[in-house]
Amino acid sequence: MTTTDTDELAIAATGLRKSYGDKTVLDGIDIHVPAGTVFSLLGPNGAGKTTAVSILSTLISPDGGQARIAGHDLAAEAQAVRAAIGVTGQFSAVDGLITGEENMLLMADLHHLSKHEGRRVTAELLARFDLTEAAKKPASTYSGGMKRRLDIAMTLVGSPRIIFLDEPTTGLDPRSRHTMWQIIRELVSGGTTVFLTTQYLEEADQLADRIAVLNGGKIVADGSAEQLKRLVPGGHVRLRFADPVAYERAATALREATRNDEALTLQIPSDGSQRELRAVLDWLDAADIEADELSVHTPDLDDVFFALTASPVPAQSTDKETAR
Ligand SMILES: Nc1ncnc2c1ncn2[C@@H]1O[C@H](COP(=O)(O)OP(=O)(O)OP(=O)(O)O)[C@@H](O)[C@H]1O
Repeated sequence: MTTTDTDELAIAATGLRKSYGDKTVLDGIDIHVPAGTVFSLLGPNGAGKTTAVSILSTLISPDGGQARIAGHDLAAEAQAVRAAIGVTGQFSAVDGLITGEENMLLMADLHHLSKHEGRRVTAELLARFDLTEAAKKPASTYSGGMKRRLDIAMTLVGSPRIIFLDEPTTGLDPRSRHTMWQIIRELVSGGTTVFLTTQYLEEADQLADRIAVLNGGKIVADGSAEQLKRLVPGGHVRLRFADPVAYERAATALREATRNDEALTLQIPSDGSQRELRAVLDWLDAADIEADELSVHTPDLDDVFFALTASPVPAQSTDKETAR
C-alpha cells in the first residue's frame, strides 16, 4: 500500500491480535476504513467487537498487529489518536445526577474549551440533538433515546474526525433507532468517519458503506451489503397452491422446482429479477395453472450472517440455525 492510500484511510489496522488467557478473541484481523465512510463490524455476542473498538480507541493494547488511526500510529502516538477520535460505548458516559447541559459543559472543560466556546458548542449540540428543552433537567430523567443522543453530543464536543459507536441503538425503540440513524448519516455527510458495531443487521444494511463480519476471532467476510448478500445462495420464488391437482401439474411443468408436498408449495431458484419472475409466470400461463400465492425471497444480511457465523460459535448460533 502506498503512503497516499494510507493517508486517505481513517483507520488502517493489520494483524490485530488479542487473547485473554488461552482464549483468542482476535486472531489477526485487518480493518481498512476510508475517511468519511461508515464501517460496520458485525458479529454475534462475544465475537470481540468491543475488544476491537477498545484496541482501536487506545483503551487496551493489542498483543500483536499495527494500526494507524487518522494517520497516527496507535502505539507510538496514542495521544494524537485520542485527540482525533470520539468513543461512545455500550456503557454511557452520561452522569445522571447532573443536567444534560452540565454533562456537556463538563466535556467542554475536559477538552480545554474556553467558557465562552464551551457554552456556544454546548448550545449548538443540544439544539442539534433536540435536547434544548431538556437541557436543564437531570440526565437521569431522560429516556433511553435521549441519553444515547446526549452521549453522542458529548462525544462531539471535541470535534472528533472519527467516531466509534459501540452498539449505539441496542435497546432503543424503533423511532429512537431511526433518529439515531439520521444522526449518524448527518455526521458522515459532514465528513466524519464512523466505526459502528451492531448486532442489528438492518442497521448495518442501512448505514454502512462496508461491513465486516467477525466470527471465531477472524473477519469471515468483508464488503458492501450488496456484495455480502451475493455470497449466499437462497434467492427463490415460492408458489403456494390450495388445490393438490394444480400443485401436481405445476410441479410437473416446473421441473427445477423443489417440492413441499405437505405445504403444497414449490420453490424455484431465482434472483428475484423481473425477467426471472416473468419466466415463471409465463410457464404457469402456458400450462394454464394458477398459483394461490407467489412470494419472492431475496437473500438478506440475516442469511449472510447465519451462513457465516453458523459453526465455530457454540450454543447461540446452533439455536439460530434450528430456529430457522
Ligand atoms: N478483560 C477481559 N478479560 C477476559 N476476557 C474478556 C475480557 N474482555 C472481553 N473478554 C472476552 O472476550 C470475548 C469478546 O468480548 P467482546 O466484549 O469484545 O465481544 P463483543 O463482540 O463486543 O460482544 P457483545 O456483543 O456481547 O458486546 C468474550 O468472550 C469476553 O468474555
